Amino acid sequence: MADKREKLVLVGNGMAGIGTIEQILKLGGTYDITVFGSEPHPNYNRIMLSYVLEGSKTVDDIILNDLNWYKDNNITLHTGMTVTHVDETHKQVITDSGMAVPYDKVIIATGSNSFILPVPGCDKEGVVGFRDIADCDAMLEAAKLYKKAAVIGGGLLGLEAAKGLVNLGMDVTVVHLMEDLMERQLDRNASSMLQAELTRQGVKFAMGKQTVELTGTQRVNGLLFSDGSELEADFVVMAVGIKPNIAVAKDSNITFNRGIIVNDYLQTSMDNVYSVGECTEHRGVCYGLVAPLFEQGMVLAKHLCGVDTKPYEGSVMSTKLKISGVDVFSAGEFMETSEHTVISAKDDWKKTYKKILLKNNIIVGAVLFGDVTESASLQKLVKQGSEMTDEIYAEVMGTSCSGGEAKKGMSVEAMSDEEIVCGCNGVTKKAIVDAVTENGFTTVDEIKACTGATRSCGGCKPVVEQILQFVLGDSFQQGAKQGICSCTSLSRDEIVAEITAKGLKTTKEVMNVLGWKQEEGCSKCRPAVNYYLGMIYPDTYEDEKESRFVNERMGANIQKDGTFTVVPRMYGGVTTPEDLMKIAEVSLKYDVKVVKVTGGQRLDLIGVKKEDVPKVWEELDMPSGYAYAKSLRTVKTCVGSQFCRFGTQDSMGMGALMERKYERLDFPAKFKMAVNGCPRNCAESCTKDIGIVGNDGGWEVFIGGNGGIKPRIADSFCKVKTDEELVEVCSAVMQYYRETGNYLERTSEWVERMGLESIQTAILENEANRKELAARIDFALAQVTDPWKKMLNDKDTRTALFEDTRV
Ligand SMILES: Cc1cc2nc3c(=O)[nH]c(=O)nc-3n(C[C@H](O)[C@H](O)[C@H](O)COP(=O)(O)OP(=O)(O)OC[C@H]3O[C@@H](n4cnc5c(N)ncnc54)[C@H](O)[C@@H]3O)c2cc1C
Ligand SMILES: NC(=O)c1ccc[n+]([C@@H]2O[C@H](COP(=O)([O-])OP(=O)(O)OC[C@H]3O[C@@H](n4cnc5c(N)ncnc54)[C@H](O)[C@@H]3O)[C@@H](O)[C@H]2O)c1
Ligand code: SF4
Ligand code: FES
Repeated sequence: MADKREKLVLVGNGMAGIGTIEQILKLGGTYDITVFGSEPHPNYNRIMLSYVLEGSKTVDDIILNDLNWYKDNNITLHTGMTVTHVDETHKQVITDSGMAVPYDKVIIATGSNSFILPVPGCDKEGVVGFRDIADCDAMLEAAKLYKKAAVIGGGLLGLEAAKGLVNLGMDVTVVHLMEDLMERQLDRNASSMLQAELTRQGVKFAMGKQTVELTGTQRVNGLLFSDGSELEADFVVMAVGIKPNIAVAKDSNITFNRGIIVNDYLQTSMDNVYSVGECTEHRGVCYGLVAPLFEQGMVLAKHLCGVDTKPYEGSVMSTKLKISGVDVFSAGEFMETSEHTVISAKDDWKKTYKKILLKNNIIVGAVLFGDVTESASLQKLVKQGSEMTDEIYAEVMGTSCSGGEAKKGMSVEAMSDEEIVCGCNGVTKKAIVDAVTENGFTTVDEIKACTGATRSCGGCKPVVEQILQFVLGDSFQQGAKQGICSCTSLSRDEIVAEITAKGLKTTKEVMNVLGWKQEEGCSKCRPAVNYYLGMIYPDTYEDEKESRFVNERMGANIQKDGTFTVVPRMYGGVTTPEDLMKIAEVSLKYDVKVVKVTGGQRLDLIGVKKEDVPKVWEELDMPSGYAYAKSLRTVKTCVGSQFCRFGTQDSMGMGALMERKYERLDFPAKFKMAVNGCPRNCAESCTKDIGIVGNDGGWEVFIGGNGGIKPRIADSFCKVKTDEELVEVCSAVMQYYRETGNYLERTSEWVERMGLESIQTAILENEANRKELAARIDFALAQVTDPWKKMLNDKDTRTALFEDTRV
């Protein structure tokens, strides 16, 4: 029987288009849907590219609808295919490959392109925009090869790109045309506070500069400015705004201006052709943020499903910069004129700034810097066009003493069901209320897992909490503890306490007895519970390999081409000519692609074929360096008193001793150490979990350092006189971290959470406790064995993991 369903073709596989399709599916729309996307990926969260660049998310993490979603919903998806035009006469959508697909309705959601400044040299190698996964990959690759980056444009995108590149180790200068950063969202006060904070975080600025040329031969090597000055740069990111992508409209004879012109029901000038998203111009406005796009999508979905809907009347824009440690928020109007009444508070000591603009006593805009706790409330007030009252003033300016009574006009009760709470993910109040009432969810994490709200910038978290409070009443505790994942509402401390109190012995038992919502747990809780059990029962717990991350299961790091790395131990960074010869011979025999000296002073044999990994270990006959494990990685040492004329302590000897003593034991996260012979600190103790620095009278111990994505300089913990005292203090710190650290929490975060002083009190001021901790780690260390020795003698595991090429 012929399919009677109407044919709906979506041009553009981005957040606005797929957001609309999701709404249509929710409303029970019965279209036969075909989607075209120029990019080779399924729909992903473009917003989160800033986090991919920063390193805190992977491309897989940001996929919103995987290929199964399209299949499950009977949607035909054509990725890597660009639509050229809509043929109204034959009612067909035509692609660049010549495909013609019939339609009854079309949605054009082609988004924007990066605006590339048309200056000489803009097409040189090393010049990119920042818009999609391909751009992000180019930036990640460039950071490995080049050092000096220039980001042109000091708007939201430019600043997020700049911070991402700084995190990747580049020397980054933001080149901005105006005197104030983010001048489209912030006033001068907030801009200058923002610039000061970003400067502190390592970003450089060239303000008031107009780029007239990008210099270099084939590859860019610098920027020339209109005032004649220059800036050296071997990589340039253009972040000077976006251009709505109107190519399809242009070639189909659909009316456009800056964007594709639509009416209040998102209809274009061509019958049955609609447009949503950044490519659209509505009442003269083209939007560049996701919240308005979801609002448009909601109206269009209802219209296409024949559901009664209010027209789309435009959106109030609000923004939040997604850079950790920089809290900036802006909503609605932000520059005062003679028409505004201004409420403001600036605190130069706390480095906070708050400004609220009123027009005829209506709240029309707000800017926050440093403390954005009121951002969600202010966003709501601006959006609703609320009148300022004494109560609202007291609440948002922090002078309220009425215990929350004041929040009248700000209550979530007043929100309509269809109002979008999470602009980044298009989640309505109703979706959150349903998740609470239908699924029994009670925490923000559960709401996040179920609806996606709070998943991106996090700005909506306070409103989600208010909704939880509104629906759950007394049973919701503000700031209530969050479970370690959405499988449980138990915190790490509660799980550890229950394991001990109830004598639970396996992950399965923990999950059964403690009432996990998902019987098998998830990839977040399984490795965590496996670690806690091993920490509590070091002598009897049978490690559950299947609960570990893949690299730990394999005992080797898998690389992007499917090969592995082999990293033998070099205790304290010291090796011998004999070991080097062995490494050379094995590397040649097994065709190792690269032998790399690592930052941890050892050799990384990169590119070993999977089936060769056990043979390489067998022939090296060296202990594994645990480069893949949540365990002690390396102890970096300087030359020290054995050879260095400044050395006061034997750093190489102490480093080797430490590495031999603590190797192979599980920690909550990877653990790095350094030992220096004198305060010149050549082995960089300040960025290690434990850094040790020799001095004339003994040693100084530093803890909580980190040189990775979130760098932190280690805190001075104590000074000791003898080697024995040093070992005892290090043992106690490590065991205390093992016993109190959250799984995957580095010591840099642990020290911040626990407080340096409380760790000092527990270890330095309580000798009995220190000695007990040291004894407990010694007991745990006595149980560890060499996993590779075991693996090589276990033929079945070896074959299953490495030698069965079908795996
Ligand atoms: C790094 C970054 C961070 C951001 N952060 C935030 C943020 O924190 N908050 C916020 O609100 N917004 C943010 N944005 C903006 C936000 O991502 C966009 O507003 C949103 O993604 C636009 O959605 P869209 O679907 O309209 O367009 P797009 O996401 O651009 O999707 C359009 C898709 O259509 C495809 N396409 C184009 N032409 C054709 C054609 N002819 N045929 C087939 N396919 C075609 C494109 O390849 C693209 O995949 C950010 C943007 C970037 C780049
Ligand atoms: N956190 C967020 O909400 C977020 C993050 C990233 C991107 N985005 C969105 O992505 C889009 C693109 O962001 P954007 O920052 O490129 O756009 P933008 O238009 O907001 O900012 C561009 C900036 O570049 C500056 N500029 C223009 N010409 C210049 C020149 N010749 N030299 C130096 N500076 C110049 C402008 O003064 C402006 O501040 C926007 O719609 C933005 O809202 C949002
Ligand atoms: S830290 Fe001191 S002892 Fe060690 S190599 Fe440097 S100068 Fe020499
Ligand atoms: S508004 Fe950004 S995550 Fe919800």
